Amino acid sequence: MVYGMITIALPKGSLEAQTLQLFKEADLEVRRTDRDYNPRIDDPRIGKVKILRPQEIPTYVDKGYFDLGISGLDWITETGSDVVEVADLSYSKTGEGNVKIVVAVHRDEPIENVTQIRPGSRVTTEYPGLTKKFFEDLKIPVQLFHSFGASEAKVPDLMDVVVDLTETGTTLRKNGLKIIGQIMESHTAIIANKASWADPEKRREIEEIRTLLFGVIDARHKVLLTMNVPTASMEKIVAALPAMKKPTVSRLHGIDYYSIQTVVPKNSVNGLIPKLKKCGAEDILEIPISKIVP
Ligand SMILES: Nc1ncnc2c1ncn2[C@@H]1O[C@H](COP(=O)(O)OP(=O)(O)OP(=O)(O)O)[C@@H](O)[C@H]1O
Ligand SMILES: O=P(O)(O)OC[C@H]1O[C@H](OP(=O)(O)OP(=O)(O)O)[C@H](O)[C@@H]1O
Ligand SMILES: [Mg+2]
Repeated sequence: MVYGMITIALPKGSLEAQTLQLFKEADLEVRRTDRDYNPRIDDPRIGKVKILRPQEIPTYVDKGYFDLGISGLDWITETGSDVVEVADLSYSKTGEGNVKIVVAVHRDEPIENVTQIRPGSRVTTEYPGLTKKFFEDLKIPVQLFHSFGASEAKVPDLMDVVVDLTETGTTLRKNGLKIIGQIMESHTAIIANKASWADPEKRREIEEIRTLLFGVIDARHKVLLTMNVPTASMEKIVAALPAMKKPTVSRLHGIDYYSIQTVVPKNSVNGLIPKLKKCGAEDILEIPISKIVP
């Protein structure tokens, strides 16, 4: 099979650790030494790999410098990049799920929502595009100040309002700020250049890489359980198993036992194992799963 050698831009910073871990678990390990921004992935489908700031990745993918990139929806929107969102990945800096781009002021401000922001207020943000449009839509003229980080530190003594990303809310809270509005939710995304996505060979490779990454994400919350069960206990055991999919059952040779294996949610397994034991299951094995591809 002829491969098109996909080029990929991976994010430095908040998304870096989770992204590199995901690729490693997908057997697409990003091989790099510290400070090396040109790593490699030993897979025949993948060519050039670069580590870049996520703020820049959507633009480079849009312009065709890379076939694929991983960044946040906030930076895809802020840069107005015209890319294909190949998949929504479920991780952020410290965990899973979405992050929010919010509007915040000091907690002592007598303001409870964005419509009460005074005209001419000084607004600090890493997202000038999103923020400008937000206040234009509100018809509140404000003074925009581009921030290069630590935005929450600037309110109230340097700035009146901050527009910034929040995941856990810790930074806002520790700096005495309160949220009075939300501009958007953001999630981590795999994005593709439109021409690459339209190219049949590159499309196939992109979808194969997506399948491998999702195989890991889907497997993270599940485990494989196997056990030996006396025939007399079969119905009780099968009734105790989650109905996700019918378990695989095979007869053991020479004794009146069955072997059962099934995939169960990881967060249920510590409650399930004692229950299965009580129903007569023996030799219960809990086996981690690397990938699940439905
Ligand atoms: N907790 C988080 N903080 C910041 N960005 C996050 C977080 N979780 C996910 N992201 C996503 O990561 C991208 C921001 O990456 P970036 O590395 O610039 O964040 P950062 O925290 O400012 O990084 P750094 O710590 O290097 O300043 C955005 O697309 C954002 O949606
Ligand atoms: O809601 P939280 O879980 O507190 O996370 C959100 C904070 O984390 C990031 O800051 P970062 O640590 O990157 O510092 P920076 O603002 O200087 O980039 C982001 O810019 C927010 O400030
Ligand atoms: Mg930052």
